[in-house]
Amino acid sequence: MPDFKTLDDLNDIAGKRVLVRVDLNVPVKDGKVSDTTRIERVAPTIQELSSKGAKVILMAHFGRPKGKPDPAASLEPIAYAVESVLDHRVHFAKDCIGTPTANAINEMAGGDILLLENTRFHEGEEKNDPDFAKALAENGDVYVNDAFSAAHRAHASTEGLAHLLPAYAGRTMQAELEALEKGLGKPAKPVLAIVGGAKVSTKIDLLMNLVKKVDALVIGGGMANTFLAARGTEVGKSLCEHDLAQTAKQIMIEAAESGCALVLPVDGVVAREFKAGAESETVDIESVPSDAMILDVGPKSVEKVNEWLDRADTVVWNGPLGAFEIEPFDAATVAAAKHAAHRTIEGLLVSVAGGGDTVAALNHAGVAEEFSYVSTAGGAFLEWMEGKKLPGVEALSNNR
Ligand SMILES: Nc1ncnc2c1ncn2[C@@H]1O[C@H](COP(=O)(O)OP(=O)(O)O)[C@@H](O)[C@H]1O
Ligand SMILES: O=C(OP(=O)(O)O)[C@H](O)COP(=O)(O)O
Repeated sequence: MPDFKTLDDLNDIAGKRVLVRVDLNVPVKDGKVSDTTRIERVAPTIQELSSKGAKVILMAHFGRPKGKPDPAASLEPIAYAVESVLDHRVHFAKDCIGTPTANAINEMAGGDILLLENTRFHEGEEKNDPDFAKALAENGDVYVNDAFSAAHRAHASTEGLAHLLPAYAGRTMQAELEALEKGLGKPAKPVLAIVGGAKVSTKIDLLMNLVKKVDALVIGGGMANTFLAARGTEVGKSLCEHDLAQTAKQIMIEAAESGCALVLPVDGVVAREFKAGAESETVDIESVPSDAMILDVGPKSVEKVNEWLDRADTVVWNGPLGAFEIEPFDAATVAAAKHAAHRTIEGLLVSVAGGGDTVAALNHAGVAEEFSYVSTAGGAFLEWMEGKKLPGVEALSNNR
């Protein structure tokens, strides 16, 4: 376990300004938070600090607004969901730095909770700019990082701040690392990884190391399309990062050299539109029409995934196999999740899954409770699995 200070080391905080980094990058459907797991997981830290009389100032990001304000990425609607989970008033500040925000903080009473607007509305956040980190630090006496799922980002609010203020790990940060160490510190082999989802460019690189650590890697979701295209399969209008073809090819070579079976879809569910009720059909993966999108892996592919789940003793899963938010493109994710859950209940599989949307997908399938462990983190959890040091965790450890 990393050697960092926790809330147990944080005393006499009544009236103190505690800057708490949380991950509120939650799934939203039709303007409403559709899965509150990440909020529920950070609630204990917020409640503990508030009940001890601290002024609790929440910092978070939402989406990828590219360093400038974007109303579509505002955290204001999320504040209501946080309020509802905590059953405690949550105030909102329209910027994460600046004089109006400092004034709002000065007016807080001990125990109050204030959520600051998206830190990624400032370029300095993702650049980990020292001046921006300093501006954030001016609003606090103490820093608590409870955003394990963003700990793989060396950003001002996840890394920089830990060097400027006395820094502590929140309860979720602590619990996630303990649970992952317990469940996956020495994973029972064979180990199967399932990686899907849509964050292709930010996750593809980590597959290079992951194939050296696992016995088989199933690639589904949007991630699969980049691999399919790289080997020359027509993917039509599917989500696909053609400029990453070389990386995908390299990963396929690395997998073969490491003895890791790389499992790609053999069929897909395709549609011309991504909306509820859109006409869809199942096709062989080599017959995707040029004007269609692959929005889920097909039933034959699910059979293959389930066969691999039957062979595995441990599965680690990040990223849904399809665009599960809209039926029928949830079918493969739901079927594989149910199969993994069933084998877990039978005591035949250790199943660890993570990621904001992955957790939502498991909840949608009704099996999140049956998995051995469900992490709030996707990319961070996979990077931890790779054996990488997470900047957000490292910075806390260096603050000891
Ligand atoms: N074939 C696909 N085409 C487009 N989007 C997809 C496809 N498969 C999965 N997705 C999308 O991937 C998203 C989740 O990806 P990602 O953010 O990487 O997962 P997580 O949040 O669990 O880490 C979901 O919104 C889902 O709709
Ligand atoms: O949702 C997140 O990661 P995840 O999709 O890997 O679970 C985190 O909030 C990090 O977001 P980012 O990948 O935009 O840096």
